[in-house]
Amino acid sequence: MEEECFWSIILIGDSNVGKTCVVHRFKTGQYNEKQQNTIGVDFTVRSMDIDGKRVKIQVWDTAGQERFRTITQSYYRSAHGAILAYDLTRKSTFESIPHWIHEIEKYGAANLVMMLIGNKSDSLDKRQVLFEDACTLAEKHGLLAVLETSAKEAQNIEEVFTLMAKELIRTQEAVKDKFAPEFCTDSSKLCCWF
Ligand SMILES: Nc1nc2c(ncn2[C@@H]2O[C@H](COP(=O)(O)OP(=O)(O)OP(=O)(O)O)[C@@H](O)[C@H]2O)c(=O)[nH]1
Repeated sequence: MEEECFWSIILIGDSNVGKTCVVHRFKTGQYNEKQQNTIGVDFTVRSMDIDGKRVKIQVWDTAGQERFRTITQSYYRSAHGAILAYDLTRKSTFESIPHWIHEIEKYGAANLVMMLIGNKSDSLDKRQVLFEDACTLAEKHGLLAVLETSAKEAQNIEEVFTLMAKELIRTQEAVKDKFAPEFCTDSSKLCCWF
């Protein structure tokens, strides 16, 4: 296995869309119908093997509640990727996505990779957001991808993080090609040498 690389991914979106459950499923493989809302930001770390490379993913699970906005904004700058989450059974959470994109554009790094997830795909009978509408929005804003997920039924959770990690590796290699060999010689966060 090649050298370990470290990426920070921030998870944002309205309260109760299921961000914590998605992260918990990713970390433990379990579904925990949790009761409490996130306060500020929670950290989770997991290693993944991507195409023969060892990748360490740190996920920052942020509070969706408005009152924590200033705390969560302070984490945007050092994230390499952002997963924007809505609840596909609650349209208002999808309508908030342009606001979350704006936040990332305002406070995040310029080359940050963004993707969209519509969580709770186990409840399609209550669907309020069409997948096509999510794709249109994602294309308009130049997001990497849209995936419908279910933390409850473990649908597409692994795929979300794998896709994000692959894109981060790809963009890093593009940067490396541009600036190698001097550019990637220290242990700065943006940089990891395979
Ligand atoms: N049906 C269904 N319910 C889910 C799923 N994921 C989460 N939930 C439920 O949605 C509710 C909110 O989940 P959380 O993970 O706490 O939501 P959050 O986005 O982290 O909320 P904040 O911490 O306030 O930002 C809980 O009652 C979960 O059980 C899912 O995939 N399917």
